[in-house]
Formats: sequence, structure tokens, C-alpha cells
Amino acid sequence: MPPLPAPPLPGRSTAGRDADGAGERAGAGAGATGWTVLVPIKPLADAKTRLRGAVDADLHADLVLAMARDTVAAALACPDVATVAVVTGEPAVAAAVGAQGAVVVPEPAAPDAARTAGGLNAALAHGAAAVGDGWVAAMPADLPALRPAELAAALRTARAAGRPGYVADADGTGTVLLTAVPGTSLRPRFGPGSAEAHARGGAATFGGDWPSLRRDVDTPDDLGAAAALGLGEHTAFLMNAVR
Ligand SMILES: Nc1nc2c(ncn2[C@@H]2O[C@H](COP(=O)(O)OP(=O)(O)OP(=O)(O)O)[C@@H](O)[C@H]2O)c(=O)[nH]1
Ligand SMILES: C=C(OP(=O)(O)O)C(=O)O
Repeated sequence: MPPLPAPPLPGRSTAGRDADGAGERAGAGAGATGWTVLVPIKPLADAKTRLRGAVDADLHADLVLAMARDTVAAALACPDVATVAVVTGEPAVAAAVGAQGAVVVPEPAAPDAARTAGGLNAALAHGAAAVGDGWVAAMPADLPALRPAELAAALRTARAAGRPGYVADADGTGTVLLTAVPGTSLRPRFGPGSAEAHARGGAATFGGDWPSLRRDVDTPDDLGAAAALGLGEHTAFLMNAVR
């Protein structure tokens, strides 16, 4: 007997966002018209090694979590997003983003893969299977300056294209948004040179003036660039506290 498909996750319902009457928000996964955005988040102690030194070592995990919470908050506030589904194996992350209104897809333990791009791509494939077919996108959790309107514009570009695609990061080499369309599965090829890898895999390149979406934070310099755009509240609070 073939394996049963994973059931779609429940959609998020947020009174504040639904109050303005936009019609595309209820539900997620199969049949839903709003986007489901997958956000993978690694165990905090292992995450963002290139960012180490931006704050004292004992605050590094707090900084990583603050950036993730700002990324999730911006996605939740995006009018085109029905559900934010965080793929993580870390209970502290699950509790934090669950309190924000994200749904959590528990990541299967894979100790040896956790530090590799294979770990990230496997986590996203697992998340995509859990949320089911539909308008599904993936985004890293290191976009602390992300503006909901820029994410909305990129998702609308993806929807209008009607085919899978990606948005490259500020450097042009990485990927900050990977999108699928109903009837196709997400094909994550994150890791060094992922923009080219996604293009080679047949994904369309989506361009637009989306500086906060493209501003992923890998290094202390990137954090400075994100600060120049305007950090989300969690990251801003932490950076102000350590100043
Ligand atoms: N769930 C999950 N998320 C991952 C995994 N690997 C990376 N991520 C997430 O994927 C996003 C992009 O990852 P990177 O920018 O490569 O982050 P990183 O591996 O923490 O950073 P470096 O250590 O500096 O390479 C971040 O949100 C990470 O938390 C993984 O194995 N599982
Ligand atoms: C994993 C990626 O992120 P970064 O290169 O920023 O680590 C990617 O862009 O595919």
C-alpha cells in the first residue's frame, strides 16, 4: 500500500489580520489560496557560526532567536501569508514561535546532518511534506529587517509567474525565498551558491526592489546592513541592550 500523504496542518487564524477582510487567508496546505511559508530554524547553539562575535558569546543564541522571531513576525504580518510553519527540532524555538502564532513542524532528529546544507534541505522537504500541496514558500530565519509588504510583493510576483521560483539574497549568490506552486513540490537546494542551483533546477528568478527580503544576516557586517534598513523589534531590543 502506498504511504498516506501527510495531513495538512491547521491554518492560522489571527483576528488582527483577518479583520481587514482580505479573503485569502484561511487554511493552509491542500486547497488553500494563501501562502504557507516554511521557516527552518536550526538548534540555536549550532546556528549562525559566521555571526559569532556580533554580540558576546553568551548572547549569541539570544541574537539568533531574536532574528528568527522578527522573521516569523514579519511573515505572520504579511497579508498574503495564511500560515507560517517553522521546522525545528529545538523546543525553545518551538515554544517561542508557537507563542507568536506560527505552527511548528517537529524536525526529526538527525544529529549528523544538522550542521550541513543537507540538514537544511532535508528539513524543508520534511516541512513541505507536512504542510501538503498548495502555495508553499521557504524562507530562512535570518531576515531581521524583513518588511511584510516586501514579502507580499515577492509572493505576488511568484503567484503571477505561476511557476516555481526564487529570490536571490543581497549578494546574488544565496536564496532568501523559494516558492512552489500548487501541484509542484518545493525543490530546496539551499547552501553555498544556492541561487545558481535553484536556477539550474528550473526555478524562475524573481527580481524586485525588496531590500529587506534580500538582507539575510550571516556575518556581523550583514547585521550592520540590516540595522541600516531597520531591525525588527526583537533584534533591535537585543542590540540596544548590548550597546
Ligand atoms: N530546521 C533546520 N534548519 C536549518 C538547518 N540548517 C540550517 N537551518 C536554517 O536555515 C536557515 C539558513 O541557514 P544558514 O544561513 O546556512 O544558517 P547557519 O547554518 O545557522 O549559519 P552558519 O553556521 O553561519 O553557516 C537558518 O534559518 C537556519 O537556522 C537544519 O539542519 N535544520
Ligand atoms: C543556505 C543559504 O544561506 P547562506 O548562504 O546565507 O548561509 C542559502 O542562501 O542557500
